[in-house]
Amino acid sequence: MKPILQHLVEMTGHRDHLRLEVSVLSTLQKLSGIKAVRALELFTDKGVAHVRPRTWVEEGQLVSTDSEAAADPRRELLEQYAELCECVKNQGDSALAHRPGRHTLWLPVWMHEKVSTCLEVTQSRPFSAHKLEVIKGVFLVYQNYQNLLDYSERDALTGLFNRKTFDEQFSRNAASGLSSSRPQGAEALVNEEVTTDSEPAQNWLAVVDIDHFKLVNDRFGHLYGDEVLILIANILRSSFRSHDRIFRFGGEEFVVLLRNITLARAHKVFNRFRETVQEYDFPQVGRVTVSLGFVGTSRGSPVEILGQADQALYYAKEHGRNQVCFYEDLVAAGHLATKVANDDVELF
Ligand SMILES: Nc1nc2c(ncn2[C@@H]2O[C@H](COP(=O)(O)OP(=O)(O)OP(=O)(O)O)[C@@H](O)[C@H]2O)c(=O)[nH]1
Repeated sequence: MKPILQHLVEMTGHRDHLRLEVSVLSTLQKLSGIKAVRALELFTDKGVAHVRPRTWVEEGQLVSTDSEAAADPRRELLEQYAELCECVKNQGDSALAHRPGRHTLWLPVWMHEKVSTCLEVTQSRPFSAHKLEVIKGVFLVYQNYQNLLDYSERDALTGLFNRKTFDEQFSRNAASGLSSSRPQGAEALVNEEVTTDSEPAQNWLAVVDIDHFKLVNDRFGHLYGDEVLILIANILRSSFRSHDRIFRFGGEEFVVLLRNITLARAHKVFNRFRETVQEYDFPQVGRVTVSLGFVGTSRGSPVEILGQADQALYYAKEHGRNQVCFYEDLVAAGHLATKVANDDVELF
């Protein structure tokens, strides 16, 4: 076995949450006497706390899923994990369960007083004090590193993912034909997207821009402008599912990556978000609206996809604002010309 320090070095070499998760589990799995390791995802569905395995060992290999948690058939109620449930309620840092021949340790990963991930380590004998100390040491390095990674990926004002994260995730995933961050190399990833509609589901990229935001700053000052940005970020967070991705792209511009839904639903979801903003009473400022342009992500390079969503957004801006425009509709109607790809342009 490699010295534990070597594992820690490898673990902290990752710049991706899921790979880091796989790496910490692989480190823990190699400790003597460990029977099983898993990373559990904790989430609420209709107000009820659930848990589902996100990374686990299958035929000796660590595999992960990035499917939507709420639709995962492996999901269970958190209350079925009595000790873990109690620990989460008390914001505890670990929980132990002893069953005949099966001793389980849970280590919730706390971030900003919230927990969405928990490591689970199982062995047949009770954990010795020394073993617990080693596991918790590895876990703390992992948790600190997860927090650092998270901090570097986010925009300080809104807490959304920043432009750098978009560039890294979107260009990488588009290059590999995939749609979200996932580990590569020896570890496999189980992809279990399902759709019940007859129309094919796919991924969509939208660029969202606040209308006349300069006026908000000019009339009410930058502090109120900042508050509008924070509140719109909150509306964005509550308008999309947990496995969609939202980025603050620049000043008053946001990007949404909507995963695995039909065109009709994408229209619906984007318009619902636009209407929520339109109806929101922003303190002091009153009413604010947003424009949105979107396009499918299955064709074209990241630069082209982003450019097309931008073209649709600017069409929305030039034709009345406070609306959602779909790039392909605009092209089909002759409102936009498709741009010839310019491979020399490198935005990422
Ligand atoms: N308060 C605040 N304002 C910002 C921030 N980043 C960019 N802005 C402002 O956002 C405004 C963007 O204005 P414009 O690009 O002219 O567009 P607009 O007024 O929104 O008009 P349209 O997009 O055409 O509807 C500028 O006034 C920027 O100063 C920020 O972090 N906080």
